[in-house]
Amino acid sequence: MISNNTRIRELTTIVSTHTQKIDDYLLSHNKPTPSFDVGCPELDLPEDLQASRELVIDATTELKELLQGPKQFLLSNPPNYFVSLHAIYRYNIEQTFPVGGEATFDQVSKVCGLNEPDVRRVLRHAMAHHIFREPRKGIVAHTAFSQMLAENSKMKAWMGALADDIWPSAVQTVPAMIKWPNSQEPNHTGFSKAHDTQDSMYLELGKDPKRAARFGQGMSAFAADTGFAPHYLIDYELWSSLKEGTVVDLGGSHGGSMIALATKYKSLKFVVQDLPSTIDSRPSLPEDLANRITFMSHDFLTEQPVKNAEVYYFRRVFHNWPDTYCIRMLRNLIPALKQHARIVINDACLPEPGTLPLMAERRLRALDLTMLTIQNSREREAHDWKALFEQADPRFKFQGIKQPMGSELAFILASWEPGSDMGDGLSSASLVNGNRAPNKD
Ligand SMILES: C[S@@+](CC[C@H](N)C(=O)[O-])C[C@H]1O[C@@H](n2cnc3c(N)ncnc32)[C@H](O)[C@@H]1O
Repeated sequence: MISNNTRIRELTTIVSTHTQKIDDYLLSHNKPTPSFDVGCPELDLPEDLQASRELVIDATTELKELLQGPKQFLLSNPPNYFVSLHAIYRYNIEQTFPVGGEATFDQVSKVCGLNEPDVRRVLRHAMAHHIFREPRKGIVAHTAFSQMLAENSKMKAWMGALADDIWPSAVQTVPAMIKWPNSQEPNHTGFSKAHDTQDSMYLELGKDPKRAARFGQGMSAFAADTGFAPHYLIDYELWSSLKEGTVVDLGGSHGGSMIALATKYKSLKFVVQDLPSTIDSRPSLPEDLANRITFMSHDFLTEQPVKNAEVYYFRRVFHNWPDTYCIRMLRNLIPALKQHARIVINDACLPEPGTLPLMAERRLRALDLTMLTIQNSREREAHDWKALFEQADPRFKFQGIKQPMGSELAFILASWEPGSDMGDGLSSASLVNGNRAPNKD
């Protein structure tokens, strides 16, 4: 007999149970229910309901794909999803009429300079994904999604970096694999092929200050996102154990992480290092922070100039680089390191395959491929992180990995212990893993 408890029923139960929890919370707290309407805020849920939200998103995705079946699923992945977003970005279509207002396709065309038929087809494609809407035939209005592009400059910058810098590179990833088989060079990539350069992505971006600034601004859009929220960094216990001293943030972009730390840890000093083009395009700081945060152009593939800091911190940097370069970055620290100096790598730590909820697994696997596309680099598992320190120098003592609940990034810690053996952080220290998201059911 066929069981009544089929997977699709299980999934609908998950959807119904957890949607109800979210709905009850919103109703009882007088918060708006999610909608595509202009003005609808981002869903702001407490942590347990964030877990419910992930469960619903995972279950609805799996349900949809089960009901599609293999043929429809494989045929339903359009290769041109990004064309409409790219056109909206390039022609600033979201700025052609005010949020809350309306315009005809022709009016949009006249303001943005793209011909009317193309405006119409681009926007109708976007509308099918809730970006803009057509309240009456021929009339365009904003939705909450297009409003985000119109009003959030960081999101707009990220769309630009994705559309101009990363998307064409993704298309060239496999041709790059074929051209440079097994290469560990960051300039043998889909990016370098797509953009016809001999340089790696960050060097190439650095040649154009506006492009570098856009990438930096786009990166900072992630800072506010839940899995990258600054509180994970601020709450990392290492900081409160430091009474004074300096924290150096390598590849720190415009200093978002150090600004977050400096606001809470007032006895510490901070140095943000990055390539000149990024440092030069940083926004200015309020005086109280400017006294304690210094910006410095420094290439982390060369020797570290700031000596005797307490902590050398790398956030979302190592995943950009192949192993040989990561080892070089660690070795470049050595002349600056005092005894017990800490090295903190704040990056994803890949869990065992198939152990994460669906969307979290997809996000990480997509990020891993993006790293391949842009820098020939990769996301790493716990043993890969330990091996990097071992290969760099036996005087790095690996202290373990901490994965805060809900965070996309883990804290990978080592200290500098000249004269001591390699640590065994993987077995003895806390590898608190698997906490980033709820289980599948
Ligand atoms: C993925 S972003 C991460 C930025 C920042 N740490 C964060 O978490 O938002 C990588 C950063 O590394 C910087 N970078 C790339 N190559 C570098 C180099 N050779 N020396 C210093 N910084 C570099 C880039 O400019 C960029 O700001």
